[in-house]
Amino acid sequence: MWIAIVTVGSDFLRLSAAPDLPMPAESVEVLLPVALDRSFTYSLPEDIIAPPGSFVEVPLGPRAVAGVVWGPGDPEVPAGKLKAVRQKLELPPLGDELRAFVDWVARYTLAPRGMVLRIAVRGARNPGDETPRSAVIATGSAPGRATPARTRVLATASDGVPRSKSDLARAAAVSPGVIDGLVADGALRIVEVIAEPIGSGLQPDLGRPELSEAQADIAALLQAAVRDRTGSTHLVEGVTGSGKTEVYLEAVAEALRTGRQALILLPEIALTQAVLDRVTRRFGGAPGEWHSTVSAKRRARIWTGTASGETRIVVGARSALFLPFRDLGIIVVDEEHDAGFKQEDVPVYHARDMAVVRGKLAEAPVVLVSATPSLESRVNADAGRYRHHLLPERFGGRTMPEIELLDLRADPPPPGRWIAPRLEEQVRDTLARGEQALLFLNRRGFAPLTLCRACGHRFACPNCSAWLVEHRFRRQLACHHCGHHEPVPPACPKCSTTDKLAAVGPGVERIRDEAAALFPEARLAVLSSDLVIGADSIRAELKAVEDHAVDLVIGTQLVTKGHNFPHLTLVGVVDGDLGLGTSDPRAAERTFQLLEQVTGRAGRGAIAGRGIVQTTDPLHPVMQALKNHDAAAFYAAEIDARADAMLPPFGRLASLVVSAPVRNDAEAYARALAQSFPASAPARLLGPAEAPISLLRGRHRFRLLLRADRTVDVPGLIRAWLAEAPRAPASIGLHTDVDPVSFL
Ligand SMILES: Nc1ncnc2c1ncn2[C@@H]1O[C@H](COP(=O)(O)OP(=O)(O)OP(=O)(O)O)[C@@H](O)[C@H]1O
Ligand SMILES: [Zn+2]
Repeated sequence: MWIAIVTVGSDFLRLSAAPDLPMPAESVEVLLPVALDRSFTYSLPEDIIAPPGSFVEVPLGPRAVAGVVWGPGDPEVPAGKLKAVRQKLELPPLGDELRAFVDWVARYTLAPRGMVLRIAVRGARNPGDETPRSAVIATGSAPGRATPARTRVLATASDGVPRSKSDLARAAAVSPGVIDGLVADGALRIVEVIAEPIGSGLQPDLGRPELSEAQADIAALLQAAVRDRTGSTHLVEGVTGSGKTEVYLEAVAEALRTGRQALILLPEIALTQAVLDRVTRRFGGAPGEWHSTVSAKRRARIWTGTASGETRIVVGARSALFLPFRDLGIIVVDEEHDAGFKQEDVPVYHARDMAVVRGKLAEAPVVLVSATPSLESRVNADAGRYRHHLLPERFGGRTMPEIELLDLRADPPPPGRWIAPRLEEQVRDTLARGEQALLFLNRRGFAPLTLCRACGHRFACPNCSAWLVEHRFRRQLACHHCGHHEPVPPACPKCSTTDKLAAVGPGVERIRDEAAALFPEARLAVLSSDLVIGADSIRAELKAVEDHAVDLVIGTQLVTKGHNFPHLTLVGVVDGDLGLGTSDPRAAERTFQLLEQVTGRAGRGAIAGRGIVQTTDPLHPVMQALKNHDAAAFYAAEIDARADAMLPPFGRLASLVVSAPVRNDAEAYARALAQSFPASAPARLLGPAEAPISLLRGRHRFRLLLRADRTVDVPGLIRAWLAEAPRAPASIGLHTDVDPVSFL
């Protein structure tokens, strides 16, 4: 049993008291976390010692802002014109490696350097003194009365880690009252603790599993890569449920053993809890959790903890890549194929690709992990640029789910319904056996289109070229692009007819209604990002599914990845063709990844699983690959097609979207840009053409697409071109995306 030891948190002043080397120059270049690419030269008062990386406060116009010393000042600026650094801030400096990374990302993504710096300093503030707080630990004595909720709490608390009451309630998915009851009963005890640095005190050998031979071989290679410090890149490709997580945690353990830090990147918040729990069990303590809903205070603690080296493991979303790790030993990119790693706002970057860059700069191996790797990573592995490690079978002798293609042309659902008779029957049988089933439809809301049967009027977004999606639960029509929403009107706004508005097509809410009618006895849960809001409720819902408190799950892509639902044996895909009919060059790849992942949730427990995919095109290569479990053939065909079309990763793309409130303005500037494209450039410029979403948030959009050979420095080429291009009028927006993931 653990005893709650009172320790002192990380201390800023101690960090900044490290001996500073004086700089020869008395002026410094300072980069500010604002939307500017350029840095500024300031003079440095004699009593301030601020080597590169130091945080300083400087005047900018009438304001005082915090920035980071980037290097020696520009000697060309006359000394008399310089403003002076006001003071040095007591924050750990940004290391050379992270500063080089910021510069690299800015150059590659064409983002202002200040905008990239902004991500890197998001948690840079003093977390303040830690005051003791109360926590609960298990006493070891059994409670007077045992309930499932109480048992869960005591199982969670059995690791001896002191947790606040609310943290423990959340981790065990019970209400806070259960915790109070256990305290009153003497099974839990309240103690005073001062928080240790987050993610510290982790033990590399605590919850070590016995690895299979295939797992052990890969783990050994990854561990050697951690020790070698060569910054190599690895692709771990293993079918769903093959035990990839256990393998990469072994490599993370090696980073801990060698005194270094580890970063595990995930594409979305819904996945973090499962990984956090596994890391906690494996290493006997919680890692740092980093994403947009983490409180500012916790972020400050993690930021300073990574800088001091005390925070040993961070599990986070893409921006965790910019944390100031003191000695990064490994980066894991889990579900590396996921589009969630791409940030679509400035800086427009792909965290997987940038992780490879940071790994090189930090001399840390980068481990990309997926059951369905991106084509890019596959090709890099085939070409020997990445080391390829395969886990072709599920762990523990479990079999892959058997996939059945349900031809909707031969066996259609009744009119106005979406679940075909055969799928209905299979769900019924599954539930009758006391097993769990999942119906998957990657579409939020009730119906994707509403129209008036009297006059044909269709409800569209006033700001975007998109239909409004009915959300019956919220009684709204909503735009999924800009967030515009309006109440569902009682009558058609065009012809005033009442009772003639019709919902066209299904969303998950509609499938829920259909399922409730078909299976009235089943306990249903809908998992969709607009119904389950916030990391805590997602956690609770996923836990309910895991614990079999739900019989039938109806979900969007929120449920597809990385979850272990031991009782789930049947996955029904309502519309397998959704996503195939687009002009996106990655449509087939994405659909395959999504369907392989979601059907891969079936049969991970003791009983074998099945997947049923409703489709109108069972001979489509994606459907055949799913059915035959033949990813290799599918990838090979896709790779050939991409090579022929010179699409990524064989050729390189960049997209430039010009937007303006007035359509003609956008089009005119897009044309002017195209005309200024240098004829001698080693690239082809396509367009301008109206973007597929031609109106977005009230702005008309035209797109230019640049295609070049793999060897061309695309960011450099664009920078040179734009420097000579006509200046954009104030109303014009230009969104540049190197290596675009979205083509909308
Ligand atoms: N060596 C091992 N010893 C015991 N259990 C293991 C071992 N390896 C994997 N498992 C168990 O097998 C299941 C699947 O493993 P894991 O979640 O690591 O697979 P994965 O390949 O990461 O899955 P996915 O890609 O589908 O998310 C888990 O319940 C895990 O705990
Ligand atoms: Zn809209």
